[in-house]
Amino acid sequence: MSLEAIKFNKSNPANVTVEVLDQLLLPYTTKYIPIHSIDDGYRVIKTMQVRGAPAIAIVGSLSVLLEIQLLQKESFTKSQWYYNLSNWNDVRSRFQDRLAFLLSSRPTAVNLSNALKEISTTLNKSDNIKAFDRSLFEFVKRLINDDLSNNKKMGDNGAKFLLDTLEKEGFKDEFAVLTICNTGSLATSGYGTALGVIRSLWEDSKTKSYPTNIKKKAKTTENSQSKMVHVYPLETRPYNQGSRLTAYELVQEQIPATLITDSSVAYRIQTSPVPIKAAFVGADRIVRNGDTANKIGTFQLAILCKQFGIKFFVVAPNTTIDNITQTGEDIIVEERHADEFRHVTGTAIDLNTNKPVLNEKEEPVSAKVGISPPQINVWNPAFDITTHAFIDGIVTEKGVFTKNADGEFELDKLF
Ligand SMILES: CSC[C@H]1O[C@H](OP(=O)(O)O)[C@H](O)[C@@H]1O
Repeated sequence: MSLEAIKFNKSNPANVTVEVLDQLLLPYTTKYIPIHSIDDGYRVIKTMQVRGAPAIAIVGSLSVLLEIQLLQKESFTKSQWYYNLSNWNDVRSRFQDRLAFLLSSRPTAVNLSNALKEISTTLNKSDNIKAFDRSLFEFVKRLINDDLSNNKKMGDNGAKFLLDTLEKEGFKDEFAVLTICNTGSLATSGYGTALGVIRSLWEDSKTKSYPTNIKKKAKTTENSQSKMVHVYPLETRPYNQGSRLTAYELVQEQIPATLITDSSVAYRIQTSPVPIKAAFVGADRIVRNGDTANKIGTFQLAILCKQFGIKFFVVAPNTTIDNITQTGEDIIVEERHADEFRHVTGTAIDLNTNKPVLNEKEEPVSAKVGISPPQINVWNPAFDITTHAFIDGIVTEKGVFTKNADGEFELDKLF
């Protein structure tokens, strides 16, 4: 089982517990943080201890469930003053404010907004706190289960679509793929979106026994089918989801990969020992015409793919669809704090041994290093917008959507 970003213990539906993996400490430290309320949910999402559009929606929804269960514990209610528990309508009104607060944690990823809209509707329909608790428990359970099953479907849909496309083109060799940011088990309930496709491609490759030789120009013309033999994850500055998280998942599962800098993509495409045939990226928001908000760096990756004739796929479940917004021009792009760019946060490495510096408990020590003058202005958008002209396919659990003869996506089945 790949790494769990979220541990949800639902053995007692009336008293669930939630822990989330602190992704700021990966890859050297595996530490889980307990979540007890909406405040905790907001904090771990805002600080990006938990990140990834689907994971954000799941943790946000779980934090609402935890808060409603707190309001049924005398140990908590005897000291809280925010909710007037003698008046359900008042509780509901306060809860709507709390949902709006939670939504403000990260505005671009639509998954959280979609989930909180459903929770708000459930809240309005609930006659009392226990009814809301029960409905919310079922919603969150479904959200997690659907995310996991959808990721496996997307993985297989995307892998099959690429392999079939390559076969139609008569390509029967080994190939590599590119990916940016982290879209794996650390960004979802498991398996991942774009990284899920890569997992499915790797599972397919393992069924094809002909020799894999990445060092030399692959000689596999006698083979019946192409196979993915290597992954190039981009480090994904400035938060380094690629180098810290995706590389971690790939190493854990022994999927052959070479980490590359964001600035080396064109040169890597030009010099890769095996041809790079596709890029798979995640999404934080896909709008009606297919324009997609995703991690900063995605748009330029798409431009490079078009330049080199490499297929560019966005991989996302229906929970990432924004069926209201028409084009990418209307997507709000979150800007992160300048110091997240001026500083690099990681694990301290001993200059003599090249191993992690350990504290008195033998735990790796986190560290932050400055890499620019404190006074320099910084522009630090968390996302960019890839216009649909640069997207060859949108991989979903319902199949792979491609553009019509007019170069337009028809995504109505997803709305
Ligand atoms: C399946 S994760 C989708 C999306 O979320 C990531 O952003 P962040 O790490 O800032 O939460 C990245 O854009 C992924 O592609």
